[in-house]
Amino acid sequence: MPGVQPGEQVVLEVEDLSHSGEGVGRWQGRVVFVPLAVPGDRVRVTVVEVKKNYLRARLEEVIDPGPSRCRPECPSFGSCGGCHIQHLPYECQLQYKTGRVRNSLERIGRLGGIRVLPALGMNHPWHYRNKVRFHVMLREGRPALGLYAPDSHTPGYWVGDGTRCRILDRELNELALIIDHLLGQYRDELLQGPAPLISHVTLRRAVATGETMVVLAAGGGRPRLGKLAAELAGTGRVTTVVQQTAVLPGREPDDGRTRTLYGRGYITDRLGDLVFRISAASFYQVNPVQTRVLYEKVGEYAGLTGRERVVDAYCGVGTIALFLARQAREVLGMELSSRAVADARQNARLNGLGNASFLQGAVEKLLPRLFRRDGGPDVLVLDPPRRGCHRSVLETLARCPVPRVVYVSCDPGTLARDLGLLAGYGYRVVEVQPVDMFPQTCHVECVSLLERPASSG
Ligand SMILES: C[S@@+](CC[C@H](N)C(=O)[O-])C[C@H]1O[C@@H](n2cnc3c(N)ncnc32)[C@H](O)[C@@H]1O
Repeated sequence: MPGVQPGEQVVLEVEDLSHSGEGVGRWQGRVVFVPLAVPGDRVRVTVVEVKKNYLRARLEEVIDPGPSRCRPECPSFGSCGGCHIQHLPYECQLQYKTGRVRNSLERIGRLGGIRVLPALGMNHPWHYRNKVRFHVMLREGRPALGLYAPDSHTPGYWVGDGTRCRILDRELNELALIIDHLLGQYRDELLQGPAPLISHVTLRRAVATGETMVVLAAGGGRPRLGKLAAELAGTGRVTTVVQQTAVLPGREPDDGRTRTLYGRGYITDRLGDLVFRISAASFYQVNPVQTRVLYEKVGEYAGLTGRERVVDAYCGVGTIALFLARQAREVLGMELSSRAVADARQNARLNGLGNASFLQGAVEKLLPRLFRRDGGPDVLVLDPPRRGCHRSVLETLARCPVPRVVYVSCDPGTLARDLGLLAGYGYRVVEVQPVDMFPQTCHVECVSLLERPASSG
């Protein structure tokens, strides 16, 4: 654009919110992304990045606030990267998420006119998270717990400052303070040269039972970590402490790369009348209240009568599989993580559900094999990670039609891509239900029902 340079200040009206929760305005015909702005705001911004088709800008002043702007609950909002839309009232957050899902289906999946139901929200959208992963960073020469600032690898929130995270479970907030204090107390032992020995600390709480897990990510230093684990055990607040020895940024601890420092190495939670063992390396939904809502919707869409054969692909510790097993003839779970599969098998035993079994491996390998050997299921549940299904999984479903598919997704973009492909293979997208598993953030979970008429494709 002629003239516009980083550092220049402009005034604009914010019209929309982007998929990552940034305000979207226009200036001289070009889109401008403004973090922390909301629709209806008239703002003064500084341009920080100039691209061919858009600009990025920093909010300097809200000249006239939009009608939907509200005061964020947390004093760290804006500097901490954990929440994105605390400055929007919860009703508006839900509307935004419903719109975001519809928009992704239309734009990415080319699926116009799909029935997208209003997002199902929480009565109390605070302190819902049963899990947090803190970075251990140096602060005044000692290791300290914190979270990154938005879009950066620099600290945006320090546990030690005493601000309780508004979306984290209250007990985990208190435990985080204790651990931060211990990191300071053992500062010399917990440094490895100039860097912290521990790179991350993950806290997980089984909210129904109160059992709590601490995962310390550190390549080595077992005796020193053992001492820390003993201190944590002494607080009476911790059920188990696990060391994660291989640190993969942004990933769950890897199978085989964890060792137990204290306790049994897992925690046990209850969802409804089912119990679940969860190991450090296993995926588990982070919002227990909304997990019930999500799984009930999965059950409704599965429409089971007791005669069906169900496959739960990407099954984690077998939660959906076991919820459905009570209404199905048999359920088969498929999961890559061997720890999660071990948990799932144990969970089937714990709940006395002998009609559920589990296979370890990649869905893209296991599903075609199942179709070849035993034929397809009556109902298939897909709940892949954020990146969505491997293309070959969808191609398998093109060749081997399944009458009813329930697709659970935490990313509207990859969901839209995959539903678009399935629609091209003859599946009908009946309905999409967004569920707000992540209030105050831009993230949204969806459950979708697809049907494959026998004559189609
Ligand atoms: C979003 S989680 C869903 C877990 C479960 N349905 C639940 O509600 O707790 C996705 C799961 O897929 C697993 N996974 C990732 N890639 C996979 C693959 N290619 N094949 C099988 N499982 C995979 C992950 O380990 C994780 O447990």
